[in-house]
Amino acid sequence: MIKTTVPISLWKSKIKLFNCRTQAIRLLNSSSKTAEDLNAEHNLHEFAKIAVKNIRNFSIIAHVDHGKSTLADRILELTGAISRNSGSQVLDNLQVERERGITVKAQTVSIFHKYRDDVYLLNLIDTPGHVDFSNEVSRSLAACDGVILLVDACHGVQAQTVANYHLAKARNLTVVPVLNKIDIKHANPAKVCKDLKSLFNIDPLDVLKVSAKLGIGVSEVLDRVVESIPPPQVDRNSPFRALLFDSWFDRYRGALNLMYLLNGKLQVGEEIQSLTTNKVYPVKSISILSPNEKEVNCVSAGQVALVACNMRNSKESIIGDTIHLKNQKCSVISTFKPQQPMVFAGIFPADQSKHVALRSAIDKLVLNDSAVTVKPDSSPALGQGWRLGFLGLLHMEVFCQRLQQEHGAEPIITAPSVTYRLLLKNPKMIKQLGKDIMEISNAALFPEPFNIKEYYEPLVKGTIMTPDQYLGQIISLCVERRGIQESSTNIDDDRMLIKYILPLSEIIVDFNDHLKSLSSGYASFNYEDYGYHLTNLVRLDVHLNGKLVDELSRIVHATKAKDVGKDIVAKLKDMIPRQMVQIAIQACVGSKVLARETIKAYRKDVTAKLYGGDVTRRMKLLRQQTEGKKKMRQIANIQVPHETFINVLKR
Ligand SMILES: Nc1nc2c(ncn2[C@@H]2O[C@H](COP(=O)(O)OP(=O)(O)OP(=O)(O)O)[C@@H](O)[C@H]2O)c(=O)[nH]1
Repeated sequence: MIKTTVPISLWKSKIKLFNCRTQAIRLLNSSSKTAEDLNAEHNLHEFAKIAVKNIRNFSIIAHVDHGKSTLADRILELTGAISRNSGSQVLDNLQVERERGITVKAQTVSIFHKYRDDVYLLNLIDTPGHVDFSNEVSRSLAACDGVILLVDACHGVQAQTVANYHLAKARNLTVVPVLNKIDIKHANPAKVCKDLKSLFNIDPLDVLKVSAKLGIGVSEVLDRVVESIPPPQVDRNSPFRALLFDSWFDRYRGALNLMYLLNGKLQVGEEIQSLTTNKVYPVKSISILSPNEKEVNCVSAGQVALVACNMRNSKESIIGDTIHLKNQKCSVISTFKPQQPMVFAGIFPADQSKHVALRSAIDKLVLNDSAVTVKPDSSPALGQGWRLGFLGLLHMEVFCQRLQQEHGAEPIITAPSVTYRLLLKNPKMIKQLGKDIMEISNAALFPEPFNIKEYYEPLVKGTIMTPDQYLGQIISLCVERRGIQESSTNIDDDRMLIKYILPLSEIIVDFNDHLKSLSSGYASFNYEDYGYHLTNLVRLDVHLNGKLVDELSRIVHATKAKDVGKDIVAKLKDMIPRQMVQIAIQACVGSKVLARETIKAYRKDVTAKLYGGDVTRRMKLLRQQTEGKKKMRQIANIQVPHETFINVLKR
């Protein structure tokens, strides 16, 4: 059975426990066993005794689609953790991952590999490639001593290859460089090796060449992992201390926590304590993932284990927390820095009666996706809901898709926005707020301009890698998005690496799509936070027959107000039905009108199709028309259907 966020039933786990114990009866005899035997028959009672020198903890990191999950599959097959016909992408087990063909969650698997008559425990973490999930990569690297840096031999080094390489180097991890897809005709390993040398100073002789699809060269990769990645630097003689680096929700067992043990050992029945919350929990079960859960009684420093201990939610199971034995205080494990959310969106139940169910669904999913932040929010049009922070638009889309697929929730999601900062000058407001900086992402709360001294918006440093021939169009795109070029470097004869400082609000929605389409998919983009910088913002309002509609306001850069205004009024013209009165739709900044559309008046004669005839039928149709009007919102003398707000707010 594959590790899954979908709860397993109790009877299944009992059968699994029985199977594990049966396997455990047989002792490991490494010299005569095949890889399959090693994984199937490894004595789980002896698991904690595996020597530290025989453990390797590593991740596979790469740009999107360079073949991480395919290589992980081949490694699992080669080591016998799965059979050869298990199907593809065993570790991409979420429905959203299979549908989109991308990894969104890092997955850990413990496997055994025989190398020179010795057996090694390899803890492998398959990570996502997309920039929106880089939190998963940095979280995973905290439990590793090395990485396989995988590069597609056709497309070469891409933006996320560079970003991930630097993440690994920043943690002092050993890098095993591997070129993938060498089976493809136009693969150019020599050129990619040259790029690796010029960008990262990697010796071409150290680069392994594989085809993950065909399984060529995979065993050499495992041998290299054992040879060059050091065993974990841990201490088994001191009291238990572990890093909690992943968790997910199981309906029967609550939060399941993936822990990397740095000190001592942990046994079922012991009591553990969170260094952050100080709460104490009994250890109910310990498993390893290979990739199915296999229960063990004890684990030791250097190993990765899944611990069930009656934690209930993300407030208890905190990613990055240090866990220790009850009442045995220890120091914090210096860990990864959680990433700050970049994109915010309102999430509201389609029907307020579903509020509690949606809250519980969000809680469970946040447990599995710690990068998402949640704050209560309310909107006059959509009622009570939450403002969620994501690392990017794809992250937001995947989260919403998972809410629907894994928890059956179908919320309304508002258009994504970023958080701006306003330096206030009104002493009354400053006193009320307790500080002179106001953070704002909801336009309805935007203060009048005379209260504001300065505006700040979040910027990012974007790295773009592109073949020379698309450079002109890419520069135009960046300029149109208010970008400022920082540098441009030749990587080789026909590829460039350019760096741009760009406003986050300009890239969150469709920048990557535009970049891909104008470069026929060859350019790649990665970005990192560049802090807040001075800007010029306005609140763009929408008026219907002169009356301000709060829910439709938004914060935009002063130079973009006119274009955005035109877009909103055109959308509203299509959405609001014609009525008895003429409707003027205006997009304004203060009292200045930037765009206007008019919907002409008419009375819809709902009785037109009745030629004379029965008066009661005529009355019935008119009554139905009146009922329909009640469902609309009255603004000035205009009836606006409720869905209009949702559709304009929605992406
Ligand atoms: N020809 C060929 N195709 C490969 C090879 N390895 C992977 N692929 C294909 O490349 C595509 C992407 O592979 P994945 O393993 O999903 O890539 P990934 O890096 O895990 O993708 P993300 O997790 O979304 O970043 C799939 O269609 C694979 O079949 C290879 O060695 N040769």
